[in-house]
Amino acid sequence: MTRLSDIMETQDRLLFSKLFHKHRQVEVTLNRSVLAWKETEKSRKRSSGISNRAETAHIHALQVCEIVAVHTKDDDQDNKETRRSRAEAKQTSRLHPHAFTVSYIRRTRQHQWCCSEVIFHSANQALSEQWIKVINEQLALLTHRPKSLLVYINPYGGKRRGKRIYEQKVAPLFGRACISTDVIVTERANHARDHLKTEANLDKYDGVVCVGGDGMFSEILHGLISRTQTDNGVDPNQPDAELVPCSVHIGIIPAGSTDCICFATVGTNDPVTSALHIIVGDSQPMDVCSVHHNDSFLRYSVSLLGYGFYGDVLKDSERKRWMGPARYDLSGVKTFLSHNYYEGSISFLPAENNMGDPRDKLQCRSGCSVCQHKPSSKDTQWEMSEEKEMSDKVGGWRTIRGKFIAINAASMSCACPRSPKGLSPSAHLADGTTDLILVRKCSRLDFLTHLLRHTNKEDQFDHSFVEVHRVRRFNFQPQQNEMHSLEDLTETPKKTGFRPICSAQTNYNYQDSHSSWNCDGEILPHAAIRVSVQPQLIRLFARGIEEQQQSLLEDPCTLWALEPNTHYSVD
Ligand SMILES: Nc1ncnc2c1ncn2[C@@H]1O[C@H](COP(=O)(O)OP(=O)(O)OP(=O)(O)O)[C@@H](O)[C@H]1O
Ligand SMILES: CCCCCCCCCCCCC/C=C/[C@@H](O)[C@H](CO)NC(=O)CCCCC
Ligand SMILES: [Ca+2]
Repeated sequence: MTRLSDIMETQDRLLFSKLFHKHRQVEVTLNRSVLAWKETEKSRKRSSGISNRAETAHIHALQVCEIVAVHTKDDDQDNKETRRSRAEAKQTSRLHPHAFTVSYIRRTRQHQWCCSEVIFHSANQALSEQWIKVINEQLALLTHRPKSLLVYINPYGGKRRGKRIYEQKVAPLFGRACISTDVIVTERANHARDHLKTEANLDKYDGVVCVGGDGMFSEILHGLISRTQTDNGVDPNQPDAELVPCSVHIGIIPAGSTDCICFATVGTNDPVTSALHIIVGDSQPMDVCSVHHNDSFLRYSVSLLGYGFYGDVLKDSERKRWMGPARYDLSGVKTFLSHNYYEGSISFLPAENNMGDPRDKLQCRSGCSVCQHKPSSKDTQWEMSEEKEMSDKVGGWRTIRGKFIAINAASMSCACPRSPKGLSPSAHLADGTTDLILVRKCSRLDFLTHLLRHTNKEDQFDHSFVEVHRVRRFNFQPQQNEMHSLEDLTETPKKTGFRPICSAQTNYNYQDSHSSWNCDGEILPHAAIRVSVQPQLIRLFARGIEEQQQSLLEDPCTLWALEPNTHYSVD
């Protein structure tokens, strides 16, 4: 642990100078990890003389890894300052005309970041230039920061604001951080996926940025994974193939309808926050589920695989795309009122006991210890041997048959503005498991209570008709039509809602007895699927949701008041 008061004095300083900040003289120190400053004794005495009040010395400190950029001060900033305190600013600029600006990350509220600036003035041009040079040298040592990005913008996602969001909020920040970009505004669905699969020269880039929603992210995910497997000679059609992790990071600028992947990995859906996570080169590994039907690959999923309720909501909402994000509310109500249930059989391989439990209330947060746990060779051998047996009786596989309103596999919490704690609040981003939630047939009122608990503090799993398992793999088989007896057929319409009951009873067909899988917002063409979690297959420019730090919210820069003989610490 570093003592902050030492930072001003220790020998590991790279630079120390007396400069001017906000018309006061300050001592500024830079070491490898912190840029800190405090008002000089002389200046403090002068200002307390003017205000007739004793002032406390404050140390302001910025972590070097949270500095976005350093530049010579430009005229625009001069104007901002002039508006605030015209006379003082003029005087400072006249006496100390050589100024530089440090842009840095400031935490505002609820995981939101913004880019703030602190300006230092000097009378000495060479000194000001030296500060810029030395800070830039330190930033250059942060080699995980991206220098070149390939950006895909979906102009039609969410409220169709993707292009404007990128141009107005994100591009200026990338420019300030000297990141070069190639921007592609997509012209059709799957444009980004196909470009990544075959054309893009990925050697040129440190990352790919997706401006859009979960559907657009899914395109980028498929393009990158598919390209990586092709380049490494892996056949994705084999359900047991071990996929090769992608080396290129993905950044998400939220501009869709749900944006649950951004929300669950950053804690907020804010384009500026996401841009700053990209700039500092954050890295968050993420699990990916591969979904197969028999021996053919269907799709990848990182958030929700939902059969029954969420499949039906999505299917209905696709016809209402023109409505934008509101389509989910309308289809949600309609599907809820239909109150359908579906029969089927689900078998799954539970995760080992040391992988936590979906109800343990241990939420996945930045630096999560559960996600850092690598399966030991013993765990792996266990899993392999169980896998080969594939039996209901022997080994770890379990099978549950029944009538379900919803079957959901949440590989991450799936938190989003509609449900801030998500479908499975304790699911982990990168633990190699998915939380399988089975909601059995129940009354409308019970199901409504369950749904409402996604939006409040109550436990949505605390119902007799809900069970949840943390699993590494699962298979689903819908009830086969031909297996129904005549008696079953009169029961199987599964429509207890507003569709005419007689038509459901007399025209029993595949559509009525089967739902569809919602795979991260895309409909799968088959109901019978095999799902396998591929641990940490991709990396995002994110760090997981940070625990809130109250002290960081109080001042633009991290700030400590120095009491005599007291040491203050940075963790
Ligand atoms: N130029 C384009 N024209 C039409 N469709 C596109 C284009 N570019 C991408 N798409 C498709 O648009 C679909 C929806 O996009 P996106 O995910 O950005 O927004 P959304 O559906 O509103 O948000 P969310 O997925 O978060 O609910 C994606 O499946 C993507 O394949
Ligand atoms: C009557 C009050 C009921 C309130 C219930 C709120 C429950 C909300 C849970 C939300 C879970 C979202 C899971 C995310 C899924 C995404 O991969 C997918 C693509 O964006 N979105 C949807 O399928 C869109 C799914 C939208 C569902 C409404
Ligand atoms: Ca997971």
